[in-house]
Amino acid sequence: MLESEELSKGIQDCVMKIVKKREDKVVNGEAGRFGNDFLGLLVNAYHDSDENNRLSTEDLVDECKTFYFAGQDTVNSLLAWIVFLLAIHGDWQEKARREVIEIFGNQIPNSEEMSKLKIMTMIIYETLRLYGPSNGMMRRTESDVQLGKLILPANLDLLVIHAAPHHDPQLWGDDVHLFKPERFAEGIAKATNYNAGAFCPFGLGPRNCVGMNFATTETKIVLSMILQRYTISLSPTYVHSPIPYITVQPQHGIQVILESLYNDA
Ligand code: HEM
Repeated sequence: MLESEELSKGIQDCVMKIVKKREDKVVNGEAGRFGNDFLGLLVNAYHDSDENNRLSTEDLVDECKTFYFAGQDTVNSLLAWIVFLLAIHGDWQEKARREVIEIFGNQIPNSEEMSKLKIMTMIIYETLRLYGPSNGMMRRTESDVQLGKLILPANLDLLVIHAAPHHDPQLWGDDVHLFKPERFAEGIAKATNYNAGAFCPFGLGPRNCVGMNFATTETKIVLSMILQRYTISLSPTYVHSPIPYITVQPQHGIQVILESLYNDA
């Protein structure tokens, strides 16, 4: 067996073990249904009584792989770059912490008040612009199309790199490479001068990211909880080297120093 086949089988076994745990709960009478979270819905479809609607094992595993990858690596990467940027921009770290404490105090963030996090939203957008986790969008031309001066033939595979619009000084100004969350103070539309293509970290069109709201909410919760507890500064061992490795990753990791805001912790 090829190594790639072995790896693929390993991943399939790992996913099916998790699925089996869900199934066992129903078989053993510990739960009445497979659950109404995303995995539960997939397992339900896997057991659909109508054969035509039933999800195959391959599709079940593929869906789990997609959501694990799409949901895990992207948010990890975004959080890592935000922590890095706040570590070197202490003023924004302080502003974000003040906002979090004002809204949530020391309580666990709740969804009702999440929309009040204006400063944090600006920081998230600016990090997505500078170090958005996704490298680009894949597209295929269905027919011949003209793109600016280029004529693209039909059936051409394209990778539209996000860094092109996100780092374009014509769209963002000469300070395009600087971390300036204030660009987004009045929202995305104003920041981009109503040009939807200028900022598209979650893609564009009918197949854009389905996890966008989930990802931003998750990021806000985690970041709020870090800021409620620690100050962040950059370790002298850090070496800056972002590389596109499926997501945009820090090649040597991001080493930061966390100091508790409370003496007793
Ligand atoms: C910061 C976090 C994330 C970023 C930057 C991101 C970015 C993207 C991008 C650029 C696309 C392609 C869109 C297009 O081609 O127009 C995409 C698709 C997708 N994302 Fe995300 N994503 C993130 C988080 C998530 C999360 C948390 C989930 C799931 C829980 C998720 C699930 C998906 C799925 C399933 C697709 C494919 C949608 C389709 O083809 O219809 N993503 N994402």
